[in-house]
Amino acid sequence: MTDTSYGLQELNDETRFGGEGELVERDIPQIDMSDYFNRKEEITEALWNAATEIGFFQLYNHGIPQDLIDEAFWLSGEFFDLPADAKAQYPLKPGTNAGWEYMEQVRPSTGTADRKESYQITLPRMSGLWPKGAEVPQFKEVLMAFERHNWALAMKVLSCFADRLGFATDFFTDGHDPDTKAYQSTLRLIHYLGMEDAKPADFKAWRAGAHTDFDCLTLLHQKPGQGGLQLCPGKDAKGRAIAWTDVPPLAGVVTCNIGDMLMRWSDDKLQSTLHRVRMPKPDDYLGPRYSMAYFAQANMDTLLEGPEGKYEPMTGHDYIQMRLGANFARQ
Ligand SMILES: O=C(O)CCC(=O)C(=O)O
Ligand SMILES: [Fe+2]
Repeated sequence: MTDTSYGLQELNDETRFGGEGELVERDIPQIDMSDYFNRKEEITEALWNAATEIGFFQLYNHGIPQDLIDEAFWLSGEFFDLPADAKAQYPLKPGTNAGWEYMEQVRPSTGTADRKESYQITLPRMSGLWPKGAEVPQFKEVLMAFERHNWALAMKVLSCFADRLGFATDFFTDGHDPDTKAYQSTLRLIHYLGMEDAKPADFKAWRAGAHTDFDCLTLLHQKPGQGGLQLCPGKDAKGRAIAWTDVPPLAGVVTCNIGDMLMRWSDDKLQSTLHRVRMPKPDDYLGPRYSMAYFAQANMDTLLEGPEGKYEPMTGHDYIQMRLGANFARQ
């Protein structure tokens, strides 16, 4: 997968980051979101520093009820436990970010499929894709509520960036309006395959190969004890020595990172950061790994135009289609 016809620097970079690299410890800022409206200036300062430097941060007191997170994880497990032919009733339609796929995402960095399956929810595109109530009771209701909580938290974070970029406070909220058919933010449930019976060669693969996200902002829910996520900030990634840092799957935090869409939209002020999910080592927990990621991606008809006009304006639709084309095998 070294097709460079997409013409984007970020894609060309991805093809170079398949190796193991070095490990280094770095501080991943932890940011308190409590009392948001009164503390917004202080929160904005902390978010801005994190997003312009390492591009990753962990939010606590974030307002998404822990019970809802637990329930969403439980339903995700129930769904992935269904037999393959049941899940195959809800196939990912290429280019839509909606439905189920099994080992179809090929990363330009590795050229091989991630060892995972995923089920993606992009609300306007879910016709025929929700599992039947008898298969996973309450799935649709709970995950729709969870999706909306993630949207609300993402909009709080993006509003802080809007303030600093000189946009109106609701600028990004308007650009991610969830009540229109043009909404294309995605909740992705992910199941990385257990490695208990894997062959030695399988351990050489990646659970998720090195990549940057396409979106504006990713909110990632991890399970304590199910680590493996590693990041590599851009300023290191441009050089030869690539040093990676473990992102701990702490209880009670939502791990966030900036994606390429917001990097472009902010005239490169906010940093989209390379990350990956490594395989467990032989002494690590070898069981399956579950995570849930909400990708805030500007609506299809939103024009991405930076405050200083560094890049040609482009719609959210054109941007996402360009990036999806490079990542899914069946495209
Ligand atoms: O599962 C994780 O911890 C990270 C997933 C991820 O980076 C992605 O799906 O873009
Ligand atoms: Fe990612």
